[in-house]
Amino acid sequence: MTVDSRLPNFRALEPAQRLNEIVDKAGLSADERALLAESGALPLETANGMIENVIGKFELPYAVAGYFQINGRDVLVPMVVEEPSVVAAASYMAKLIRESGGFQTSSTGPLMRAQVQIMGLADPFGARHALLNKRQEIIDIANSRDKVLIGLGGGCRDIEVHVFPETPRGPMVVMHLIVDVRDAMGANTVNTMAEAVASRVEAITGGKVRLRILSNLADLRLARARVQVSAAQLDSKDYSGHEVINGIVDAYTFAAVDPYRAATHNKGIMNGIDPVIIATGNDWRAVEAGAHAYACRNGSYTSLTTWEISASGDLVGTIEMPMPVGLVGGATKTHPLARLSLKIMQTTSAQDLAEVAVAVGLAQNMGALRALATEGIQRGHMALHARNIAIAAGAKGRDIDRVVRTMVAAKDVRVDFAVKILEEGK
Ligand SMILES: CC(C)(COP(=O)([O-])OP(=O)([O-])OC[C@H]1O[C@@H](n2cnc3c(N)ncnc32)[C@H](O)[C@@H]1OP(=O)([O-])[O-])[C@@H](O)C(=O)NCCC(=O)NCCSC(=O)C[C@@](C)(O)CC(=O)[O-]
Ligand SMILES: NC(=O)C1=CN([C@@H]2O[C@H](COP(=O)(O)OP(=O)(O)OC[C@H]3O[C@@H](n4cnc5c(N)ncnc54)[C@H](OP(=O)(O)O)[C@@H]3O)[C@@H](O)[C@H]2O)C=CC1
Repeated sequence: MTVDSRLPNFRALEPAQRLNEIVDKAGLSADERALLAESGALPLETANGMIENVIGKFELPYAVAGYFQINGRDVLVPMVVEEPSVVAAASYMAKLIRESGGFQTSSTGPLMRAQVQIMGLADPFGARHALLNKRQEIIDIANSRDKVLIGLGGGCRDIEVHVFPETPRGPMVVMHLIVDVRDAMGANTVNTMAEAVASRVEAITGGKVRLRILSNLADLRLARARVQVSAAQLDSKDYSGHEVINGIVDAYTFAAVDPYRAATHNKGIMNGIDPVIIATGNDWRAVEAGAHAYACRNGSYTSLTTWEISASGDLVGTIEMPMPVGLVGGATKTHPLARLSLKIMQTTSAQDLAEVAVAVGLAQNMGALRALATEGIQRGHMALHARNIAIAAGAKGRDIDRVVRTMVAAKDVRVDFAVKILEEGK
């Protein structure tokens, strides 16, 4: 089914009307509509089976970002997030980007690393060679533990052996299992394999195996997105497209050279990515850990995106980062809304989901840099945040809009001011 991801006037609708539009566009059933319409999509019994000591459920807003076109395919993007202006900015940039050809994405295969730590070795380099000599045997032991994955075309592909000759605890050898986890995030899968090979690794090396756990620096499982936007597309009444492009590239350069700025820049990227990860029931801590570790892979923490000016004067943006996400495993099949999110996105593989996630991250970064390099973040962000502030100050019903209008007009979005406006209106 082909989807039209454009959502003109969507913001002016009531939530139920927006839902009807998504139901029509994504071809959802009446039952699926009901899951999104009512609270209680996650039954308490299911929640109780997911984590420990459950006493209830915690809800977050579920939104859909529009206008995304990825490799020529329109994609409606579910986003679960508490922060205002994130969904608006992603949609806005996707709208501009689609006029310039949309997002081009690609990804590596779904390869994860598991680490096996070996201590108590006098000859770490000799141990490395001993392990590499037994490479196929180790791979076979790992693969004997997951017939389902092997049947799906995945499995342990290779080993690497890293030597740390001097540590405060003596020499340390770390063997990596490189595992194709197909459509799973793969943590449990690779952990099982790492534990399975441990005793053989001890026998081969004569050392003592300690940790057997995946690495969240999933640098063999990368997703990438690229956009090219013309200056004409970025023209506005206050700023020329040329100025906007130069402002974005200066903003990127700041993040590229200064870790203090890079942390905020990358937070802006994760503003787009985390909501997609959460909406699909994936492990956002794993994605966050991988993102920030990858951002300092060359020794200094830096930007996950690049922004340049092409020979023809267009803005060219790219992102490349680890994206360990799955369509099976973890909570992806347990949480009913996670499955529904995949249906709305029409995502059929973990790689496809990974590519959508980084495309949203790139759009989000562009939205923040565009605002920061021109009018500043406060106008767009605070205007949308004003609703939160009005509600926090105690406004209800029609008072919310009145308080928001007054705060935005006064360019003063603060709880104490909101309280004052409320009291004056009584
Ligand atoms: C907020 C905007 C988009 C307003 O921008 P605007 O120029 O007022 O937008 P517009 O009214 O011209 O609308 C353009 C499009 O934006 C979308 N849009 C616009 N408003 C809405 C809305 N209410 N609800 C839903 N969608 C909205 C919508 O797609 C719309 O097109 P339409 O569909 O209407 O034809 C802009 O100011 C912006 O992009 N700002 C950046 C916001 C941002 O980055 N927020 C993240 C939070 S701040 C942060 O945490 C990260 C940061 C900034 O520190 C990262 C960093 O430092 O790098
Ligand atoms: N550091 C970290 O990030 C850690 C994260 N975690 C958690 O691990 C969970 C994710 O682990 P994960 O291994 O993905 O989950 P699961 O173990 O739940 O699921 C993976 C398993 O699903 C089966 N499977 C069925 N269909 C497929 C398919 N198409 N592709 C791949 N596998 C398939 C496979 O075999 P089979 O049926 O035989 O199981 C596979 O081993 C998350 O909840 C995460 O939070 C856990 C530990 C550490």
